[in-house]
Amino acid sequence: MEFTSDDARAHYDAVRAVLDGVVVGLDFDGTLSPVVDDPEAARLHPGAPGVLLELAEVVRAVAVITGRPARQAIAMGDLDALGNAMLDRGAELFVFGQYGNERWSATEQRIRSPRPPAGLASFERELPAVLRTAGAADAFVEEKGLAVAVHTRRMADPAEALERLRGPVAALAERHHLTIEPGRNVLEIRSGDMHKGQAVRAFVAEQQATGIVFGGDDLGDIEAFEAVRALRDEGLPGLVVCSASHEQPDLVELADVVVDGPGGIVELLSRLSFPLRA
Ligand SMILES: O=P(O)(O)OC[C@H]1O[C@H](O[C@H]2O[C@H](CO)[C@@H](O)[C@H](O)[C@H]2O)[C@H](O)[C@@H](O)[C@@H]1O
Repeated sequence: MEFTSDDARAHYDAVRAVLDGVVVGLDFDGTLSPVVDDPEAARLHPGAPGVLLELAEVVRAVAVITGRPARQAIAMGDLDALGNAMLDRGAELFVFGQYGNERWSATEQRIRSPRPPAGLASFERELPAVLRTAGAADAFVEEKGLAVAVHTRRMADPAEALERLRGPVAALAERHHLTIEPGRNVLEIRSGDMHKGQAVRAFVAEQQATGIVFGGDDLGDIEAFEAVRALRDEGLPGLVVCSASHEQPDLVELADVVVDGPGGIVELLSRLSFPLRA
């Protein structure tokens, strides 16, 4: 793990000094789960369950804050069982799905979700024709209930296909008053009403947290990074962690700590909690 500045190390120390009241927010894909070609094949890094259990002994609460539907993240990460085990160790596990639009906790065991945004059904109906016209009929379309993700990772040239699709998909999204969120070989189309920054702020407020750690890897995490930095300006100890990849280098300059993908996240979380557990 690498601190990006002397201030960054001070932020790490400030968070550790108040760890029992700290909340930890973690993105799923690319942060807790290594990126794979098939979105349905994603699973937690093998070290993640163990380190989250360790963390549960020393922090107030942990949230998986993801673009995935909550139901899917819970199933892929076996978060139901993990949440129960974390409760036994003293910390609540939350899942804020679809960029904070959905909410699940280990205590409540149910997902609260809004209705799909107006315009999404029409967008989905018109999308295949737009993909065909753009020569990308083989893009993988993931229907998420509150959003749609168009994936290019399994196409011949994923980066080129993403650029080719960006304009036409954005135009269709705009016609239906939806927002487009680019990510790692993906374009997500959803309502612009919510983002991970709002989810982070709500999490901190409801838990009356004494500090916040957030880890993410992609453009959809930027608002969460910004929220942690803004909260810090307001006096709350905070640490921004980038799960770095060659696919998305832009987040490094916004982070305090840069780690090497999900394996690095596991290592950082273990270090964060270790002397206190001991
Ligand atoms: O907020 P996140 O937890 O990072 O979720 C963002 C999107 O991640 C998923 O796509 C990404 O991961 C896939 C599996 O590793 C990968 O194949 C794809 O290229 C990535 O973009 C997921 O499919 C989306 O629904 C999430 O919103």
